[in-house]
Amino acid sequence: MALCGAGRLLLQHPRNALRTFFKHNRTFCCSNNDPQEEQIREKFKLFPGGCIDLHKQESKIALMTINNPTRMNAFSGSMMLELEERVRELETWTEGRGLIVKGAAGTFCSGSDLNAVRAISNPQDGMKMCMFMQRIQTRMLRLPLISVALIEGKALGGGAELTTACDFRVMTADAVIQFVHKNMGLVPGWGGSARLVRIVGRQHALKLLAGAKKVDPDFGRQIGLIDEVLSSPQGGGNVLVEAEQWLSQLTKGSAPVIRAIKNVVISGSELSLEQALRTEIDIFGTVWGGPAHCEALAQRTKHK
Ligand SMILES: CC[C@@H](C(=O)O)C(=O)SCCNC(=O)CCNC(=O)[C@H](O)C(C)(C)COP(=O)(O)OP(=O)(O)OC[C@H]1O[C@@H](n2cnc3c(N)ncnc32)[C@H](O)[C@@H]1OP(=O)(O)O
Repeated sequence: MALCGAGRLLLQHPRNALRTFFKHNRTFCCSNNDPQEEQIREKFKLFPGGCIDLHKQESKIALMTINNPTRMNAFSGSMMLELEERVRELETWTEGRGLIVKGAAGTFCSGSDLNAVRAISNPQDGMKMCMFMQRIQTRMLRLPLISVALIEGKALGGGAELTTACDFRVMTADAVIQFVHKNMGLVPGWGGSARLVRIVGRQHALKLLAGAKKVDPDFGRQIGLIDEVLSSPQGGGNVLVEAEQWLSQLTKGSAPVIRAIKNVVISGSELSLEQALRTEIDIFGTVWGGPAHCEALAQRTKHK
């Protein structure tokens, strides 16, 4: 088999491609010994309240719940620290296939806890909080899991940004996503600006940000921000069941293959063509001849 330049390069230096990809990744892996990060972590601890629950289910779909209902699931300082811990847990969950991110008590998330925000409104602390949350949400989007934000009620400000840190978004008929940052004299800082442009394109992103426009399910579908509108009502017991059924269409089959698919899509969307091609071959090499491949070859596979 004649190998293209990239393939030949890869065979000569097989780990360069993955090293390239994960080096690219590492810029966002939290640097625990960064004094700046330690400082903001200590400050976050001054603002307790709520929690980030994580349930790794038998189905290998994890359920992450933003849980601070008395504050419409706003992120307290301690919840920002817990989000980091949960993402780290998911990064090492090797048999995982999917992730659903939802809010408690029938609403998604109303962004930062404004009480905490008022106390860290100086530029230095604001930047550190922003960098911290941006890094965590970038790592979340890069998890080798297929992720979906289940949006009920309100997803406002940083909560709207959090929806874009998932691969997909599904919402109940009465839910609203709103990037309220402009009304706060801000721009999104948790990575929501960069991700929104890549999801809906430049002009729709401008409308949502400069207009602080409320996104209902119909408009969300129209601009490609929303992937499914659930028939179950907000707070209804079936909302989660429906979201899991929706996600299961993408997470059936071999976990290593699903994780490899997510990884090739990440590298294809984030790296240069040359690097992405090298990474693709390297990831291909992790599933070629693997259990799922051998099982498929042993059967007369007919694709429906
Ligand atoms: C990078 C972005 C990031 C940042 O800049 O750090 C941000 O996200 S800034 C925050 C952006 N979010 C908001 O501005 C949302 C503010 N909240 C609301 O607009 C409304 O509360 C609501 C979410 C639309 C819900 O309204 P409603 O149904 O009328 O309920 P209440 O307003 O009575 O809220 C119930 C309860 O929850 C408290 N709450 C709600 N959101 C927050 C929040 N972000 N921070 C702290 N507390 C919040 C609200 O104060 C009520 O508490 P009590 O008054 O004690 O009952």
